[in-house]
Amino acid sequence: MKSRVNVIKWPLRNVPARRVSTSAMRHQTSDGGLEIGPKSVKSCPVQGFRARSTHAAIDSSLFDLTPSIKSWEQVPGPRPLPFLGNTWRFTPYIGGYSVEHIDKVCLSLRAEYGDCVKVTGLLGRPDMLFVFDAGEVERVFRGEDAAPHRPSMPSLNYYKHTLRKDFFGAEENCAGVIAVHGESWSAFRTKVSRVALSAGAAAQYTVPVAEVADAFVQRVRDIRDKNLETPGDFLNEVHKWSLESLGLIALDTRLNCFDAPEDSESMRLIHAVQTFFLSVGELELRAPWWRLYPTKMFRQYVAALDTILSVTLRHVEKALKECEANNASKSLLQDLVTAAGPRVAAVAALDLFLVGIDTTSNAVASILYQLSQRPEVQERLYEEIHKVLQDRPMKPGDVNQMPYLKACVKEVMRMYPVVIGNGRQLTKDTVICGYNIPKGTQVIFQHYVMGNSEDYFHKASEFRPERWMTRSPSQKHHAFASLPFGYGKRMCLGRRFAELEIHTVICKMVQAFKMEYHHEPMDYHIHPMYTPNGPIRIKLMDR
Ligand code: HEM
Repeated sequence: MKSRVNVIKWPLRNVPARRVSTSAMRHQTSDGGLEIGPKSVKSCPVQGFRARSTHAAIDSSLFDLTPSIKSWEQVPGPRPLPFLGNTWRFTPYIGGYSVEHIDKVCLSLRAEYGDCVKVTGLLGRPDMLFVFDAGEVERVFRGEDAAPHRPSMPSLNYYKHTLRKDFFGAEENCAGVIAVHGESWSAFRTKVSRVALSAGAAAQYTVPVAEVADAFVQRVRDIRDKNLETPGDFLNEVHKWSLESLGLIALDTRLNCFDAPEDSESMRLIHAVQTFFLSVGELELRAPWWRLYPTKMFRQYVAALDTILSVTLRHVEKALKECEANNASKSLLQDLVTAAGPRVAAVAALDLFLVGIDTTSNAVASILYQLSQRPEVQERLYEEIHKVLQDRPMKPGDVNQMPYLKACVKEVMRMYPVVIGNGRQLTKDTVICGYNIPKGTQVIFQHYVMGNSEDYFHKASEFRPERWMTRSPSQKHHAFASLPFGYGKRMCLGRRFAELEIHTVICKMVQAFKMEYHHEPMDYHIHPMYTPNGPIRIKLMDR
């Protein structure tokens, strides 16, 4: 099995025009369904409509509610200019919108236009629809078809399907899940989900993940400055922790990120992952010049992906040999090799690497930053952790005895979700918020805005972990207003691993230190995760 790393072609690509289609829409009630009888709920061929009827033969033309379905043209939103569309709004100084502050753009879009806002005329991108209504999010998610399409990473799409198609396309349905859609995504996801989402897949890593968290605690203890504060590049240290943890899970190996020799394979991988993250944000969020010619950044990006892929392949070969020698698998990677074959295992490991590192590290950095400003929350956490662990090492199931720890993590993810919205590219015309939204539109379910809205969370601007622990139905919030890991068939494949890593490292940090923050409050920005903007300088006092 060899990766082909040197054949790079640079076709000039045209930006495809989005097809705008409409279809006749007929019946709807205020909640998006048609109720013409008691009890049984039948799905209607047009997504977003339900016929509640025991009389299937009722002539629906009797209920012609056409006026209640508004057209795409009627969806409110900022007006595009001739030729410039809405792209000009992202021009620095004059435009008013900024990619780094899409969070604020979304807040103001909702304030100005309501729960459903379209932004059209974006150079190189399909039209977008922002949805801020949790009921609609639920309805659309629940009605998703078998292979939902998530608009993601066009540059990775190009890497997998054009530059390295010899590798990713060599076997049917073996391109992975990231930047892959339709039947190919569905077949691959089914093979990997069976293993990655099985009960116990994450739990088997409790002990080694805790060892990595211990190493991280020791590392931050060692690199504190004379004021006991974390250094300016603390986030980079958190990235290393995340990479070390994921190396364990996805590659079945300790990479020794905290002290790998400069000429080691681990260090090559660390540099490649860093290059990937530095470039992916720029390539995805800025004007896509790489589509026209191979910019320096794009070439570095491709080289980084090639390195990650070749290292991944080496580890898969090792796992394959171990499986053959022992006749049994003892890790996620070996399970994947056994269940789905070495190529699927390699591509899956690559995908986990591409999306599983900076999501988790930015979430942890954000949680630590938030906790460092709340000593009373830390004390309650410390007591809960101490009650469960009594100074013994962690074992599977411990975190289930720590509801406050879980609630704190959920609360930070509600207020500051690292991925601020869940995207879908509609695979068919769909009614959303009473408008007919055409196939091909990119819909963003904006859970950052909903999570911070009084409409969905009482005292939304306050940090209240207890809200996640209540059993009282009257205090429960809408389940679709905060979905930091997405939802449904395409929801985060690594959620269980991410939660294990996050809970473990936060647990260890709270056990080890009292944390304080003595600098100016930081704003959050998109980089490309939603993360505090500035050096995270936390004072860590040994307990
Ligand atoms: C705090 C950490 C994380 C957050 C907030 C997060 C969030 C997300 C979100 C929002 C999605 C899209 C879901 C959707 O479209 O419905 C996603 C997809 C995905 N995530 Fe995560 N993620 C995290 C960590 C991880 C980790 C650690 C891994 C790997 C071990 C991982 C692997 C994946 C994969 C493979 C997908 C694509 C699934 C597919 O398209 O079928 N994620 N994640």
